[in-house]
Amino acid sequence: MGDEDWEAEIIKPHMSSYVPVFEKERYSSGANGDTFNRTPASSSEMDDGPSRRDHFMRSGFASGKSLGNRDAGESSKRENTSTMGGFGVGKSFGNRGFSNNKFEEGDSSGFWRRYQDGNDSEASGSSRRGGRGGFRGRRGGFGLGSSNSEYEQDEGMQRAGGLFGSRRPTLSGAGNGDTYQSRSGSGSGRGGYKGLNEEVITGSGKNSWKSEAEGGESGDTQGPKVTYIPPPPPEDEDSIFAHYQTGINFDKYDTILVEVSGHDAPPAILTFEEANLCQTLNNNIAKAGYTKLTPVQKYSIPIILAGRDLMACAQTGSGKTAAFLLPILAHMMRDGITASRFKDLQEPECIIVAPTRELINQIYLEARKFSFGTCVRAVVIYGGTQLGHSIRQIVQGCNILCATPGRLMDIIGKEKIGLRQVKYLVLDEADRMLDMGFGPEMRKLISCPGMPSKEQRQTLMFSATFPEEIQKLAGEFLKSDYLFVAVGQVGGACRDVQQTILQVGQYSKREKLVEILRNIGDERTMVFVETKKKADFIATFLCQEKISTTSIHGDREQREREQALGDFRCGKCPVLVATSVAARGLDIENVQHVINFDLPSTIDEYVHRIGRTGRCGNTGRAISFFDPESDNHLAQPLVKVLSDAQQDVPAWLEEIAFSTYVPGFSGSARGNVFASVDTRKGKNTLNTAGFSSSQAPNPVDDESWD
Ligand SMILES: Nc1ncnc2c1ncn2[C@@H]1O[C@H](COP(=O)(O)OP(=O)(O)OP(=O)(O)O)[C@@H](O)[C@H]1O
Repeated sequence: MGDEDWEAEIIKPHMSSYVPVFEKERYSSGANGDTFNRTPASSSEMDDGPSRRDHFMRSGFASGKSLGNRDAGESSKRENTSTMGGFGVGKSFGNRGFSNNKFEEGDSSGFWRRYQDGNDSEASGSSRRGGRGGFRGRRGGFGLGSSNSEYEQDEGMQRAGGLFGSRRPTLSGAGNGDTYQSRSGSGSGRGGYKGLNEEVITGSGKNSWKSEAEGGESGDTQGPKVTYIPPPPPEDEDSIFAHYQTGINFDKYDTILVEVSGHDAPPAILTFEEANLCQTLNNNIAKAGYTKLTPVQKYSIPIILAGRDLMACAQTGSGKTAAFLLPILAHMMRDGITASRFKDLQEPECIIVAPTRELINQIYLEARKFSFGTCVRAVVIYGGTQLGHSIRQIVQGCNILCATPGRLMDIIGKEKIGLRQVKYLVLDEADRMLDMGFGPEMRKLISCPGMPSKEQRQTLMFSATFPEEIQKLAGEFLKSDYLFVAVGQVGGACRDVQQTILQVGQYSKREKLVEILRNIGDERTMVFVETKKKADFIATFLCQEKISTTSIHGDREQREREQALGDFRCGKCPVLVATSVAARGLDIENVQHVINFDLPSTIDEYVHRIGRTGRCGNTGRAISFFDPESDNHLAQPLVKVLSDAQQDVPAWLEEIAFSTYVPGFSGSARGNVFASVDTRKGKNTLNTAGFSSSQAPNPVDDESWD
């Protein structure tokens, strides 16, 4: 993992009024009349909350895939789904018409070269670790002031103290003359930059469970003050229950094979009625537009209602959030939870953690929706916002605490949250929460004083991917008799996403991107790139090409991240350039395309990224640029993912996959499989030699998550 996690919220100075270059352009260029079209429905959606829109399936996007020999019978769902052989199960691998771009290595405009140069220099260890010199540097001079009120103190200030001690003054970042200059650069703010393999520094000794915030509290008043207070969530019922339509393939979910392993699994339910939920919950489910359970809900809800620990793996966009929220809420209602009152120390019954701020906020909104009209109060806290605001939300009452790990540990360290009453601990994107980045923090969480032991609490883990080695780590958190639910192939891509892999050399990528985006028109598209800097660069470039674009990545202020997401959601900016910070969990209506401008370094990440489209039975399209200079290691797992999802596999990709094939390869520091079954069953037979995110740091992932 790269400089993920804590960095953005710890030492990023507040910068409220900045308008990124590309947005300025958009607003001031007056070019909106031509290719800068805005989606007409968008502004009203923004003003009035998301509207229920017809999900029109564009003709070119019909996947046209046959589900082949999937058995639709309920009875067969408990059979082992081990149908993943070597390459090309049930597929032929002809090259079916994908364009095969040739490299145009010579295509490097001055613009691009300058970027490349900048990129190179940042990649060098010293500049990376030294606080992001180079062209960054707009953030000098930010608030070193201290706060009087404990509630006013921002997390960055507290956490950036002694324990993150390598803060440096503003480095060289004068630069800024370039049009592509990153607004997110961080002269002083990014001192103490956590380099690629640096661990998050945490406390030690007897207070090691406490947050690093404590170090800062003890006197270091250096650092920026995060003052951002996110807007309150909508109060009106229509907005709370706003949802998008399920797609034409929703019913096909029923044909996906499901495997439950572990002892004494309760039987699946087929309808919401069978779950026997209370009337208020049923009303909320109806208002949310849910009429039918998805497979992961059919199996997980009874398991959770039975009090069992669960590790559940189901494809992206298939309703995992409701699969844990509904039974937890049902239990809380059954147990007669009383409205939590204003108290200085709150003791939530449920803690939900997720790796990114936007995702945890989304989960919170779902919790709020399903708990509507009950006395259960959900609260969300995440980094990049004013710590005092988080505390104020909590002290008003908190039954379900949705949190990113960094903010959670800070709040626990401040003794605003007690853990004694925790009955449910949910790790969403659990493989991510347990890997090298967040794993240590999660371990700290479960060993915090007061946290009930795993025997005393119910622990639930959900993800679309679950590498073997992470499953093994999960045992530390789960009771030994936990159940494992696998919907379809663990780690497999959603079949409603039509996947296309194009061979594109790095110097041809921009041109190809523009060509594709021009063909796409106004349809909502997420463009994934590998680094924060590149996200800024590509977003700027697209705006110069008069394609209305915004960006989200870990160097942007939280306010800007939320604004970007809002602009994308409502269609104001139909193109969102993103780093891996947006790869997981985000459920955005009507995302019709995902473009991997850069392929990620792991196949799991690929599966999550393309899962931003094709959600909830809707169809979507993913186009990935495969650069043989850098992506060959992905050829093999890509072939596997494509063939398992019954997608066309380009012949050239197959060739690369075979030429790089390592027989019997079953592991390395990078992990070994992308798709496995319940590891308790012993060595799985489904290995490919793919790479999973697993434990290994991603060598180029410089994203901030938490
Ligand atoms: N039973 C259902 N009926 C209709 N819509 C549903 C149902 N369950 C979930 N949804 C909707 O499907 C969408 C995707 O759900 P959700 O975000 O929970 O997926 P997920 O499996 O967690 O995806 P990811 O792996 O990307 O995190 C959401 O908009 C959600 O409201």
